Amino acid sequence: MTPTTAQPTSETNAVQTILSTLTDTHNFDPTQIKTDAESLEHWGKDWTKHFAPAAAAIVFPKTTEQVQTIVLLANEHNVVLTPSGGRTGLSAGAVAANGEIVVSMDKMNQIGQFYPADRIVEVEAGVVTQQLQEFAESKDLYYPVDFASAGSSQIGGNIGTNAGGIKVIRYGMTRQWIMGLTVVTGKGDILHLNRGMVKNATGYDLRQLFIGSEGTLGLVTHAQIKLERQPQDLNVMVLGMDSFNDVMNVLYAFQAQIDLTAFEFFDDVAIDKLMAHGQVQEPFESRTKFYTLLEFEAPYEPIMDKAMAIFEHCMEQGWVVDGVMSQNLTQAAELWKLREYISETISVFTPYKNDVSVLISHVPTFIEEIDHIVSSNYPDFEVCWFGHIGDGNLHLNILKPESMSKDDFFAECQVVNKYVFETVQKYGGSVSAEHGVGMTKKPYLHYSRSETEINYLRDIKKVFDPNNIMNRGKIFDM
Ligand SMILES: O=C(O)CC[C@@H](O)C(=O)O
Ligand SMILES: [Zn+2]
Repeated sequence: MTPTTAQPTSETNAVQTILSTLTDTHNFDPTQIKTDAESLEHWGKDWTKHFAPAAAAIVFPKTTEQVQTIVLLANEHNVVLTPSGGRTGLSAGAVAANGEIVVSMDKMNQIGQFYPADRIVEVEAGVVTQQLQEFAESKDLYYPVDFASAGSSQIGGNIGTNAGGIKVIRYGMTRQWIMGLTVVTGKGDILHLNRGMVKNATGYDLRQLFIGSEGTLGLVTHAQIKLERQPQDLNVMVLGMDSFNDVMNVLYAFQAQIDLTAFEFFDDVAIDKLMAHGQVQEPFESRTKFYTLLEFEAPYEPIMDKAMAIFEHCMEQGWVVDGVMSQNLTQAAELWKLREYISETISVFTPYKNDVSVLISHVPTFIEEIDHIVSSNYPDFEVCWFGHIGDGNLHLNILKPESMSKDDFFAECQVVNKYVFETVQKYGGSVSAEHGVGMTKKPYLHYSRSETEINYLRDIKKVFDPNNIMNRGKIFDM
């Protein structure tokens, strides 16, 4: 645990000057600034458990112009800003650990104009993912980026991390759905990027730079989001297998013939913890080593016939030991809980998290090597595997033994990181597939990005944020 650092007086003074300028000169009302201990703790951190929050203040702008005012003052007084959305991130991208002013988008949560012919809706950055999903539904449309934290994550944060989730295999990451952005750069300029257009061949697309930049270039205040037609007649299957190779065989078999909307996997440790938690039902009478959850649209009889034929083929081959299929949407939702509840269920074990990806073609050998590293280095730790295997994205969670201190546990896990990330590097993979870099993966960025490439990233940051006031210390150090 990083200790809370006391603020040097000059920094404290600078923060105080900014706060009083916001109220005295720029009409920020009392609800727009918080400095009480409880708020500093609440808005100063995300779901990451490694760092202690130490924010200096929280501000809640209501407009893009107010965000601009905050950024200009932060530049003038050399105070660092930490952008804050729903704070559901797992890489400490939204943790204010060094006396930063947190800029929360909680008061910019309105859904704006809807353009039916374009299937685009304008939203403020603080709109919650589920709020957007429900809006889309009210227009008989669909916002397909989905994950367990959709009830609290905000669109601005999703954009900052290019969030993925459980439907990427079919619909891609957040990037695919962002048609335009309004941003305030670290310099304090307001930019309207792409403005919703499908076709716009006018040079560099700066919108793409802001997506996934974790608030290090500026703050996103508005976004134009594309919506999709609603999926029809979704069916969910949960299948049990005894080996990882069988998981892959089943993926190839289904993908060859059916457009899957999800292909997720988890292991027996995950099932064990889920059952102990008691919120979901055991899918089969006997446990298997691995489970996959796959989902597909079947609006026509022949698709369902095809799915059943593939399932039977997988059983005949001995790849699948047991299986269950939803008969209606309620059952489908119940089956989804088996996958969606894992992260929260295991959070009580203070897991050490990895979120890695490689090409799907490399997954079988990659996982074999990682499994070897993990079982030889962590003989006494419980290891839980799950993830978006259809995207080549694996979540590897090492669970802390109850008797061990958090510091000792994380220190021990960090020793093994080297071997895990060397393997990721060997396969040309990513040390952070969908959770971002933040502070937790910053020391390991060079396993996925060359030093030359990181220097280009630094140069880009200098253009947008010359004084390094935007989310300083996240992704890389300057
Ligand atoms: O907790 C994790 O490691 C992953 C969280 C999330 O990305 C998921 O896929 O459930
Ligand atoms: Zn995930």
